[in-house]
Amino acid sequence: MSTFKLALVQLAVGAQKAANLANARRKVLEASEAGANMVVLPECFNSPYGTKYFGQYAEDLQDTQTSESMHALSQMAKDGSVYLVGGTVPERTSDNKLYNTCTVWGPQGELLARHRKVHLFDINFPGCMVFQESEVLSSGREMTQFSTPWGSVGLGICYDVRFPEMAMVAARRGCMMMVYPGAFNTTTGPLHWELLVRARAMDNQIFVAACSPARDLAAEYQAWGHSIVADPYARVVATTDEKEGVVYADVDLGLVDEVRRAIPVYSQRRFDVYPDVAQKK
Ligand SMILES: NC(=O)CCC(=O)C(=O)O
Repeated sequence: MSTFKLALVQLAVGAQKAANLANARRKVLEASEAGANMVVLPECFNSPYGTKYFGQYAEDLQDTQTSESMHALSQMAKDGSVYLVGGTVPERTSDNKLYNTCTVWGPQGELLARHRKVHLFDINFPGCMVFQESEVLSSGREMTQFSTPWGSVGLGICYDVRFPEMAMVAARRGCMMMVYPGAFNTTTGPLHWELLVRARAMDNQIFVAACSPARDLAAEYQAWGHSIVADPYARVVATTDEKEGVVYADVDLGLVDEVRRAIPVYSQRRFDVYPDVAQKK
């Protein structure tokens, strides 16, 4: 069994956490009703995106019962009977560090994986886009993948997509797809969002999915939207504009083998000429 229906929920996110969680639940259940087996939420799906919000909305994610967002995600996955890549939420740890963290849930509501954003979004386009996640966030130190009945899936968060090594190592550890909850902006989105998703798909001959929040014209940070799925040929198989909605794609992970047979770069690597970065732990 290699085929499943993927849904990317391009969520309209506002300032009220409870309203964001309720909206996410509605959309996850809508996707489940439409036949989705795996559903993805965007980066910062329960809060506005911005350094001043991370501390304000942060939760201790160690306990599913006491964390409002973890509890809600577990219930959505269970009630929809889907694999749920639960976007990201700001996490506060017992040593008072903040992380931008994605949790993944199985169809019985069980926690499958937790990924802390590894590469922090610090950019400087004077006059257009200046953002310093590292002012308040700590960076994750681990690669993350999880198993599904269809194959292994690797996780990254937004800016992580800019680092080819991460997707390459995940692919070489057996991941057939990378999923990135993200929130690019209206400066870098048109430049690089689709290009990066297709590049990671092409480099590694895997599926790549990136899920954004919808654009909120009243927000300080304007998300690019355009949630997208690329296949192992690097073709865009599903995408949208900037508005709220659900993007569906029928994913056949069998295509990974087909592409690797057609264009056999996997067996043509020259580790006698350059080192195999995937061997580094
Ligand atoms: N939330 C993010 O990591 C944004 C990344 C981004 O916009 C980029 O250009 O990279």
